[in-house]
Amino acid sequence: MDGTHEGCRYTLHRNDFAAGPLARLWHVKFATTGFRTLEPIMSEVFTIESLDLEARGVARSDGKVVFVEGALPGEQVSAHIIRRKSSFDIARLDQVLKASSQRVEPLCPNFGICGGCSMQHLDAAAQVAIKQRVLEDALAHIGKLAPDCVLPPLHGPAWGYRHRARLSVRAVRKKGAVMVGFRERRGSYVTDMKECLVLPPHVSALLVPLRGLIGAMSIPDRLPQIEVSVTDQTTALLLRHLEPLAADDIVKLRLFGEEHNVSWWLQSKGPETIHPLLAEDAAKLAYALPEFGLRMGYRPGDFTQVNDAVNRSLVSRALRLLDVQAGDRVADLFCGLGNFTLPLATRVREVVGIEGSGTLTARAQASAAQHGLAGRTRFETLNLFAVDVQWLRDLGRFDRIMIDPPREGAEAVARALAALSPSERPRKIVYVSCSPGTLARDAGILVHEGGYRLRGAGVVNMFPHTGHVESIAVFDGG
Ligand SMILES: C[S@@+](CC[C@H](N)C(=O)[O-])C[C@H]1O[C@@H](n2cnc3c(N)ncnc32)[C@H](O)[C@@H]1O
Ligand code: SF4
Repeated sequence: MDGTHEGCRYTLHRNDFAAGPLARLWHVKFATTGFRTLEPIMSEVFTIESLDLEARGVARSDGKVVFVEGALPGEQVSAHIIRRKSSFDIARLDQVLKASSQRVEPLCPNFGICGGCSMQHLDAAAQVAIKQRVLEDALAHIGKLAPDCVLPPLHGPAWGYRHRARLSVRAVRKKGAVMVGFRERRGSYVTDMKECLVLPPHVSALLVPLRGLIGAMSIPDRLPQIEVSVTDQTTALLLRHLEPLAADDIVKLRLFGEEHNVSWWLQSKGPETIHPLLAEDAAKLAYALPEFGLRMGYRPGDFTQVNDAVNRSLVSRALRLLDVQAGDRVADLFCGLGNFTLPLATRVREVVGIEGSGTLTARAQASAAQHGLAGRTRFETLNLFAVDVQWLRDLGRFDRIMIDPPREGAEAVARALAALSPSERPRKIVYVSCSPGTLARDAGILVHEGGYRLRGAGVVNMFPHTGHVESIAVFDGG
């Protein structure tokens, strides 16, 4: 749907309703603005033109942009302003007056309170369409370009997909209550959640037992976080503790681990302090890439892709788009644990994996050796935000380049690639991104300054029901 056009047709000035039944609705709700002062909340009617990435409906009122929480494009809603800024206002939905055909009933009882999901009230296909539109808009407005073709979205399961999650823990001593879950959408409280539909069901079922466990420990208010890592064979829980645990706490953790079939890991300070509670759990954690006959060993706290099923499709698609050939020499930049490096090494002559974290490159190297791929892989630890064309030339010519940076993108890498002469360029570049804005910026550099061609771009539905946009793009070097 073209939001601007739809918006123009539907936009009604709120005063248009002044005399009708939809006249500014004075709600029975009252807001406390001082000790005893009660102010009526004034609802206004808005027509929603589009959706932002926090899944807020975007409307206009007297020329000012208003973000309406809980409203969808094409809807007429009544809402009240909760925050006024100089260039925009934020409003909260009171009533849907004319619903979008894409509105669905959110499945999770915590939706609206929990900050984990923002789009459950929107049909799943429409969520993906919106993300695709965000990607295309970013490429057009920031990168000043359009892909030759829009790649079909990559899908996986819409529920139970979060194989890695950081759960917050909050113990309220006075109330004797413990919350374990995601933070609330507004503010910093932990959601009072007893289930979560995007966590694998067996992890969701641990939320209530975990409350009991934390509450029974000696320092419940010094245990701020539990990081969950799930593989097809094991579930690891990494407990952050700000003070030493008592001997009795260790016993409780062991018993909980046995009863619920989870392995505990502990972290007292920085990432270097992460260790398994039981030594025999040290080597258990590994995710599978069955299409390539690989099991990638890792530890809680390492970067792994959140959605295991989508990651498998993503790796396969990246290799297809790179069109790898047996004799190729390939670079995998921001390689992490070797999620793309090792699959590539099963298909090509040589892969050079480069990454900023020495812990991850060491882990990737060990995985390569374990799979008999050491002879085809080489890893380097390097800050890829500070590289130039000379660095790239010194690495020797690559036939294909894989790039998978963090949110900040890969500007220095893009500039180095753009400065290569046509004969030095890789034939294909595949860029996986978690930020459409930085992808669009880097794509602009590759295309406008480097002469590459953006053959295709599409979304990867890695995080259903959230505003995160993961995407993949493929460039031809000539
Ligand atoms: C989105 S992850 C991708 C990891 C890997 N390709 C995968 O699929 O699991 C981005 C990676 O970039 C690394 N990274 C972040 N900043 C970096 C930098 N300045 N230089 C090099 N690597 C960096 C992170 O450690 C992380 O492993
Ligand atoms: S993250 Fe979990 S608990 Fe929160 S809204 Fe999503 S499904 Fe519900």
